[in-house]
Amino acid sequence: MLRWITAGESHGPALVAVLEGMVSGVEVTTADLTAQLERRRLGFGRSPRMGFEADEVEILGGVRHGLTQGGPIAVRIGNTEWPKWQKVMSADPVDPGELKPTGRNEALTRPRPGHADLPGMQKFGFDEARPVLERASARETAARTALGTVARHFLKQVFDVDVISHVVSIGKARTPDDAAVPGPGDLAAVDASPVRAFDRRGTDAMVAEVEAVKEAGDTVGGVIEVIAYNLPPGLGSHVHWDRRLDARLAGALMGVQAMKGVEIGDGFTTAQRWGSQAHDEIDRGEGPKGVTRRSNRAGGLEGGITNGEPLRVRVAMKPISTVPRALSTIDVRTGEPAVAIHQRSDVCAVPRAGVVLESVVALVLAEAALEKFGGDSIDETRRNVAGYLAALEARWEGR
Ligand SMILES: Cc1cc2nc3c(=O)[nH]c(=O)nc-3n(C[C@H](O)[C@H](O)[C@H](O)COP(=O)(O)O)c2cc1C
Ligand SMILES: C=C(O[C@@H]1CC(C(=O)O)=C[C@@H](OP(=O)(O)O)[C@H]1O)C(=O)O
Repeated sequence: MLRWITAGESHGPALVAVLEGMVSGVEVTTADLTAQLERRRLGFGRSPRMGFEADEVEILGGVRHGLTQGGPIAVRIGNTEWPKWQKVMSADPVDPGELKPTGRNEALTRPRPGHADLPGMQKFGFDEARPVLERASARETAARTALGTVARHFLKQVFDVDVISHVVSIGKARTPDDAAVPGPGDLAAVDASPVRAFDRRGTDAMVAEVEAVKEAGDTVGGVIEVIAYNLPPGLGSHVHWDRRLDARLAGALMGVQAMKGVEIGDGFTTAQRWGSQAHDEIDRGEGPKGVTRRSNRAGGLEGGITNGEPLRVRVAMKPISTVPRALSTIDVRTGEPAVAIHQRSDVCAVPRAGVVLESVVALVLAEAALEKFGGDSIDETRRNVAGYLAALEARWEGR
């Protein structure tokens, strides 16, 4: 069983994250984690905070001399903004005289429509949104990105799996239908686009959209596609709803802040097609799989099980709810109409959210791979994979 958990607030001293159940012998370093966290900061439309805050990564346990040890892997990501927030976010009581009600200390009583502010205050019994937004904030995704890096390395080192993502659309600006899809080695090319779109025409349209939105004092969402290449057939299971890989991916992806829809393969488009145009016809082929497919509309999953085709998942992200042209709300102190809190925020976080989604997909796939193949060391997992693939191939002998 692979488990992951994160803790920490957006403006606290640090985020911490633990990954439990990873095999020994996976090569991973602090620099690898830092590289992924830097990718998460990419992207046109990000908040000013992305510019002045650095992610200070420290591996606290579970890795020695660049190799996982089989024990829980603990990571700390320091918030370099902490000194400015130390009093406001102190874990211990602070003299009220030191907390003048201005700026950072101001009581956030005008909840933002679309953020977690109001339901969080109601549920946890707070009079203001600070304690809610601190944990709801997508700052937390830095922690999942760090853990996802370990999962990504495991998948690469066992199966040569590449997990990549690209932005399909921002607002109504989208990648043209005839655009090429990035292949396993195209992540650097995607990252080079300011909006992480693989197609030049899509990039230009999306950059223009973000500029227009910013000019209007508004925010915008979009659609991101995550693709995993080189997965073996057989991850996940049809036998029970909570073993289905499609269900587990959808749950984990919807667990990322601001994600409002998940589509496996051609998803909603498939719902408009007739059956003869919806499925991926099978031919006899070479290798352990023994088959090829004429298309991949299913996105590499049938019956909640990987079928050996590239895994393809699309995720819809809503617009950022901290809208500069602040939205109408009420002040919960008085019940009177008010404009919602706004200090600073991302205009569009779609490009960098792709890096988070890749990490979440990597974690779910690593979990499913460990379930199927087990092992306590990476070598043991590899032996188990080799045995399974050999058995799969042997079934085709003489046919
Ligand atoms: C990478 C990323 C960056 C985000 N940046 C912001 C932001 O700057 N301002 C904001 O209000 N929401 C931002 N969000 C979205 C909020 O965290 C999210 O809307 C909020 O936690 C409520 O959760 P829900 O949208 O899933 O209902 C961001 C989300 C992601 C994934
Ligand atoms: C800090 C990060 O994202 C933050 C996510 C976020 C939100 O409400 O989700 C709001 C913004 O923070 P602040 O309100 O301090 O400007 C983003 O910058 C990060 O991704 O590292």
